[in-house]
Order: sequence, then C-alpha cells, then structure tokens
Amino acid sequence: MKAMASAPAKTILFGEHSVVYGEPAIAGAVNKRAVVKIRPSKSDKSILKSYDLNFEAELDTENKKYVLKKGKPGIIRYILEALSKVHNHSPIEILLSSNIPIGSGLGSSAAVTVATLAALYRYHNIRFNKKSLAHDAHMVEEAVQGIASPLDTLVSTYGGLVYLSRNKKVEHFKVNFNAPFVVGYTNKHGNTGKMVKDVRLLKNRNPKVINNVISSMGQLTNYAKQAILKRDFDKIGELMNINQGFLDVLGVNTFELSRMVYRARECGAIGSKITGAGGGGSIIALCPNNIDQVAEGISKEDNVLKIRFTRKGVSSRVRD
Ligand SMILES: Nc1ncnc2c1ncn2[C@@H]1O[C@H](COP(=O)(O)OP(=O)(O)OP(=O)(O)O)[C@@H](O)[C@H]1O
Ligand SMILES: C[C@@](O)(CCO)CC(=O)[O-]
Ligand SMILES: [Mg+2]
Repeated sequence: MKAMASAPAKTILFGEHSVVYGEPAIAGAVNKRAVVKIRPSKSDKSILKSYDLNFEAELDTENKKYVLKKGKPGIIRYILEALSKVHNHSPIEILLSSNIPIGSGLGSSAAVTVATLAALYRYHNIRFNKKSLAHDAHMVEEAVQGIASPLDTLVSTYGGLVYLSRNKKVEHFKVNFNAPFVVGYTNKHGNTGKMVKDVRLLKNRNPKVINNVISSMGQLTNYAKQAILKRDFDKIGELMNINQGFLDVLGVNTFELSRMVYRARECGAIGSKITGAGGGGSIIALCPNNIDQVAEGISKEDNVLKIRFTRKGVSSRVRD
C-alpha cells in the first residue's frame, strides 16, 4: 500500500501575530505545494527523504528521535510529531517534495504537517475529514512551536481565501480574488516559533501598549474584510501599509523585509507588508497596475515568487 497527500502554502493578508491572541485574520492558499508519499520501508528502519530540501534522516518514531544523514533538521520535528499522533511505528519510507520556500512566511511547516497527516491517515485507512485534519495539524504545530494559531493549518487544509473570526469561525470569501499580488522573499529565513515567542515576551514587558496594538490589528483586519468584499484595492493597500507599521512595532521587521516593502511601494505597489511570522522571510505587495515593475524592483536584491490564490486545499489518495 502506498499513500500520498499534498497541501498548499498560504499567504497571510492581514492578522499574523495578532491571530495568536485570538484576533481575526485573513489568509489565502497559494499555488505552491508540499507533497508527501508514504510506503512500507525496504528495511527495518523508517526513512525520511527530501530531494527538494536536500535532506535524509532515519526516524525513531517511538522516541520521536532521528539520525540526520544530510541536510537541516527543522522540518523533521513536524513530521515526527505527526507520526507520533497517527503511526504504529511499523517501518515506512516518507518522501517529501515541496516547492514552497521554507522559513519564508508561506506556511511550509503547515503544508508539510497537513500533507503528512493526510498521507498517514490514508496509509492506515483511518477516516478523517477536513475539520478533524485541520484540528490535528494545528495540534502538531502547537506541539512543535510552543504556540501557534490554527490559521496556517486551516488554510492549508481547506484552500481558498479565508477569514478566521475572533471566535475561530471560518468564513470562505466568495469573491473572485485573483488579485494582483507579488511576494518577495529574502534569503534570510525566519523561525515562526521564535518570532511568536519574542512577541509574547515584548507583550509581557509592555502589556498596556502591546495589547492595544494587537486589538487595533484585529480591528484593521475587520476593515480589510469589508474592503476585500467590495474589491476596494486602494483601501486594502492602505490597510496593508498600516498593518506593516504594527508588525514593525511588534519587532518582527528586519532590514531586508523593510527594503522589499519600500522598494515595492517605490515601484508603484499600493500596499506592502510582511506576510507570515517575519524575522526574515517574505513580504506581500498589492500592485493592480504594475506587477512587472514591482517584481523587477524587488528582484534587484531579493527574490520574487509569482503566486496565485487557489481554492485547492489538501488532497490525498492511496494506491495498492
Ligand atoms: N533547508 C531546510 N530543511 C529542513 N528544515 C528546514 C530548512 N530550513 C528551515 N527549516 C525548518 O523548517 C521549519 C519552517 O517552519 P516555520 O514555521 O519557521 O516557517 P514557515 O512555515 O515556512 O513560515 P510561516 O510559519 O511564517 O508561514 C523550521 O522549523 C525550520 O527550522
Ligand atoms: C505569526 C503567525 O501568526 C503566522 C505564521 O504564519 C503564527 C501563527 O498564527 O501561528
Ligand atoms: Mg510555519
């Protein structure tokens, strides 16, 4: 029996970090995916391989440990945590492919987690639905990162453009939001777990100031929801720029992210901001009239990713 599953990356338009404290957020699945294939191992060891990420590890699924043969270990922790929830420790081979830049604010950890869990459920013939999968994947991200909101795993599971409300209700935007966005990313990676913890420490040291900032970010997300429903690009852009200011206050901005944000605006973007956890990683720029100029401007010193929003969430199948 072989099982495979794939899940999309995401980009957050509004609400990163504030969503961790229960504020609303808006994020969309994008056309980059992580693919996980599982089959019985040819030896008595469980093996994890990724040619795309250039790593290979032998997994000790019972003790959540691994021996790294090559590459960087980070993402393995999400896979081991998923295995500990579902797998019976029989020797398997896991092959991970992904065209999502890792540690770049595009939800690679969530996509890998969702795809791994879905492939494991298929492999073991365990019934699941999107609701249970999104929940389990959130538990994995929380266990690995210490703190995580349900946003990334939810978007990666369901696909589409999603509004997550204060009481964790998921609403899918019905608008055709094939909006003209450019994503820029630096070669300096962020680490979501660390950034979320740093924001919490800042908030603990300055509760009155930071609590107000976080609730303003929630308010801003609700204004943005209205602007998206009206396809009012000027308003969306203005709100993205305000959001960027708030993210800077939270301490997740970097020199490279700022460089991309301002270069995008200089080249005609009507809004630009960090997307994801920051500390490295990505920005997103709204540029209805000049995508090419903005992409060219960013690519002078950083990288550009052409993204499209996609309705396609997780998908999985088995083969005998
Ligand atoms: N080349 C690599 N190979 C394997 N793991 C990596 C590599 N580079 C980074 N990692 C790990 O991958 C994980 C990426 O998850 P993280 O949540 O930090 O980023 P992301 O999901 O891409 O972005 P975000 O959560 O902000 O949307 C981290 O644990 C990091 O240590
Ligand atoms: C920074 C954060 O809000 C988004 C990371 O993509 C963390 C989370 O929601 O878990
Ligand atoms: Mg992540």
